[in-house]
Amino acid sequence: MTLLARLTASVDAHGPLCVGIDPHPALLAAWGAGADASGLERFGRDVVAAAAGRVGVVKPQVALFEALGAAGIGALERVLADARAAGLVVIADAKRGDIGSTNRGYGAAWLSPGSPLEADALTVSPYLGVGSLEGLFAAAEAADKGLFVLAATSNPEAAAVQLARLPDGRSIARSVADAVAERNAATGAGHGLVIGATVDRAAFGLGTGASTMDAATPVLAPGFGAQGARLADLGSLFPAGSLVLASASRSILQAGPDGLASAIDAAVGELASSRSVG
Ligand SMILES: O=C(O)c1cc(=O)[nH]c(=O)n1[C@@H]1O[C@H](COP(=O)(O)O)[C@@H](O)[C@H]1O
Repeated sequence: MTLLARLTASVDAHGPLCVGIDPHPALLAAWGAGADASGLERFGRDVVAAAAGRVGVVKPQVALFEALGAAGIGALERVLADARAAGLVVIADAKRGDIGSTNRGYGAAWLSPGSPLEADALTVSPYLGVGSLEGLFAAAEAADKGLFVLAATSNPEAAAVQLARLPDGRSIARSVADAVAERNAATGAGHGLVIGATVDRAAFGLGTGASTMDAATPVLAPGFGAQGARLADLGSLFPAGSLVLASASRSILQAGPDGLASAIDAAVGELASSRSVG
């Protein structure tokens, strides 16, 4: 099954919530989990266990595992194995992107079937040029996986680069979105875009009616909760008919291991009411 089909089925079954797995040191302390690899592993595996059956998609934040070196990566491998076994769609949030020959290494690590770090999708940065991602696009397509390409990110500093204009008048963000839509049209793949929920999409040329805001190009939308966007506003933030994954990490994880399942249920409920009124 293609990633697009899996995401569509997952959103139909569970709604659009993507639960972030971000083991920040402060959260580990609040959970009573150690700041070492076994604490990260416990945290990540508890989140997967609570997410399974409640949502369809999880997004481990690779940086926070990488912080511990090899031991942290080992913990991440076991979290990924749990998530795969639970049938969750896993977006590895590693924001990779380098020159083409180097990207092949990233593709082998994150998108090759059987790799210990295998995920269903990978976040990537196109700011070495979308063309530099060719090997990653190809690796994903060969395995029915996908890339989520940063277009308009949720952080305020992003505008300086992503709102800059090309000679043809398009924003850089818009040109990235167009390149991904062209790739999907040419290959039938379902690569996605990262568009922050905090972003004024119209300013980036990514407003309602844009060709990329349809169900063929999934959108990963972080920025809910801790960064200020409200899950209840999903229906007004993104057009009906778009395939948007509403991603939240700290706002859910702060519920702690005992409150996690109800926090996920509450977030799923908020999104459901948002879509029904949106
Ligand atoms: O690719 C991402 O997921 C991402 C893109 C973006 O534009 N903004 C953004 O916050 N993220 C990630 O989404 C998560 C947001 O975490 P919370 O703010 O705690 O919900 C972090 O793991 C970020 O690295």
